[in-house]
Amino acid sequence: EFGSDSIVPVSVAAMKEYYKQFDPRSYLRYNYIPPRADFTRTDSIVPWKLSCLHRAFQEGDVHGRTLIDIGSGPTIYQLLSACEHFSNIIMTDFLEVNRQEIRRWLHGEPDTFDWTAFLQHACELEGKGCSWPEKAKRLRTAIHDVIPIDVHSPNPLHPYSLPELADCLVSSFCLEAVSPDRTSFQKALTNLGTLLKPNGHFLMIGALDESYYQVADGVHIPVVPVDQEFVSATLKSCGYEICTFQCYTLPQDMKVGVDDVAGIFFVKAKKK
Ligand SMILES: Nc1ncnc2c1ncn2[C@@H]1O[C@@H](CSCCNC[C@@H]2Cc3ccc([N+](=O)[O-])cc3CN2)[C@@H](O)[C@H]1O
Repeated sequence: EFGSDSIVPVSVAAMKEYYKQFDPRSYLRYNYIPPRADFTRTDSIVPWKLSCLHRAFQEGDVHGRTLIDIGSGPTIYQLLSACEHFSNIIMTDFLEVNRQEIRRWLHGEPDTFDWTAFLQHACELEGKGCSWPEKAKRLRTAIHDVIPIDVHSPNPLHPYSLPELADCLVSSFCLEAVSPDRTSFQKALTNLGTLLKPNGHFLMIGALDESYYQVADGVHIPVVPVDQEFVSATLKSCGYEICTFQCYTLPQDMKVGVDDVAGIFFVKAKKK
């Protein structure tokens, strides 16, 4: 007997049905304002994520021309460090509403989400005295495309054909939130591997032990709970070596009722 709010996804098709209810503005409101995005707190989630990404690129071994952001959603923060090291960034998402949200920000349209504090924080991390408008301009210049993706397809970007494989993949909170089970998570990771050059890097951020999240008022999407052991083992079984694996445990006041996330992981992996 399942609890009233437990959700039992049965297939990839069922997950795609759930995503028809995804509301970008609600999603941004739930996850990208304080306390989860509070730059005055060292224990807030977004500053932790931005510092992981900053460090990953600062090590100097992640570089090249093409970077693909997998399942971008309606957010751009995940590329604030990447845009200093890659000139050809391709953003992707399953939903047109999310691709549209990103395009509106890229075109500087009014009434888009305010990423200023995120841009300012990234400039502070880099310590090169750049201003947030300069950072925004650099990010907009590096993002060359916003295209559809389905990680459950053996050819995830079909019908778009990549002129060259990516030197780096970035993905934030996608695989665990779009896969009905762990087998499907692993298969999606295998599909994504076809987009990445050998010796290319995969920088993944994800939720630990999450079983659902809210995408609009009263609409919950199921998530396959994953932990460090499963994510590491799956990356290794897909031909990656783990360079870095970092975990963040949510303080009680970061649990704001929009999901049951226990922690966040950041993994930097290299494709053999
Ligand atoms: N088949 C598919 N292939 C590729 N992308 C797909 C597919 N289906 C849906 N998508 C696309 O992937 C989705 C990515 S957003 C998924 C949200 N993940 C869970 C959410 C995130 C989050 C954020 C921040 C924090 N925090 O603590 O700060 C916690 C959490 C935990 N809850 C969405 O853009 C959808 O449009």
